[in-house]
Amino acid sequence: MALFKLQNVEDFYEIGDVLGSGHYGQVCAVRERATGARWAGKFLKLRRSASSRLGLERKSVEKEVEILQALPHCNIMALKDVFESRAEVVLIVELIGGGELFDFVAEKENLSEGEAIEFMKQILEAVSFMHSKKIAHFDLKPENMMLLDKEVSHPHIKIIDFGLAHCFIQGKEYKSLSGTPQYIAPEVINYEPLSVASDMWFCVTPYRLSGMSPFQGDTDEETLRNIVSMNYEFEDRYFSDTSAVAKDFIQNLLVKDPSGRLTAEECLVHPWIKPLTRNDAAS
Ligand SMILES: COc1cc(-c2ccc3ncc(-c4cccc([C@@H](O)NCCN(C)C)c4)n3n2)ccc1O
Repeated sequence: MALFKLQNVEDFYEIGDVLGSGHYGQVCAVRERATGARWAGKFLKLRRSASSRLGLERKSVEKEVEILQALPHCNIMALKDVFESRAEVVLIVELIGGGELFDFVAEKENLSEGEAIEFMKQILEAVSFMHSKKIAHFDLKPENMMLLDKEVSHPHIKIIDFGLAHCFIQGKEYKSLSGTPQYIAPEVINYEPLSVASDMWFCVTPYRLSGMSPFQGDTDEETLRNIVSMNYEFEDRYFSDTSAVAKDFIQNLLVKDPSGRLTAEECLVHPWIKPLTRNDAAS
């Protein structure tokens, strides 16, 4: 059983504004009393009893902490400290000030292929590292890609929210129905044994960076039906000026059989991401 610090988190960190909240709990800005350094604190309510449905089981928080500790990478949010009390666990993580990639892309008129490639390279580096550790994120989406600083010319991506992540053990099957409808892979919907390949379903760019799903239906049910039946279309208004090499990249990821998809490592050497010559590079 993982041991977290039993001291009061407020003896070490001054709790600031709430930055956001969701299924994952509440995230606040915090200031380290000893150094004045600014961090983010993710506050998770623990389940009070086995019969309660409120709060998280401690073992699921332990799993998230162990996974974050196994993933020191410049494009993955860093974990600094963990405190626990009877009712709560607090993860102290690096503060990410540039907001969500989803909002950054939405605010731009349109993302050039060159900009999409720069973001995808960072995402693929992080995903390739995760997968090399047999860890899958299982909730990759633009909302879980944050930017350290969105004002710079080449924003640095940090992947967050490892609440659904899983570390595979050789020979041990893992199934889950969790995820976000627009982004989950067919094998998740069909409750089939999963693998790190389910993460590669997300990397259908430049579409995904726009937050648009080629499977988008009028309801979640319709979206899920579209995914399992591989019924998708790339609307011209998003896809008409996308290069042939980008479409090839996408076609090699939108494969129903997980074993047929490119791996993150193979994506990093695909001509769209790593052009053979300067002339081949996207604009
Ligand atoms: C440790 O796990 C998480 C950390 C964070 C996190 C880490 C550092 C950090 N710095 C700033 C923020 C931040 C700022 C504004 C809003 C949010 C959050 O509510 N929305 C982020 C994405 N969302 C869809 C999960 C988070 N964060 N959020 C978010 C979700 C997590 O599950």
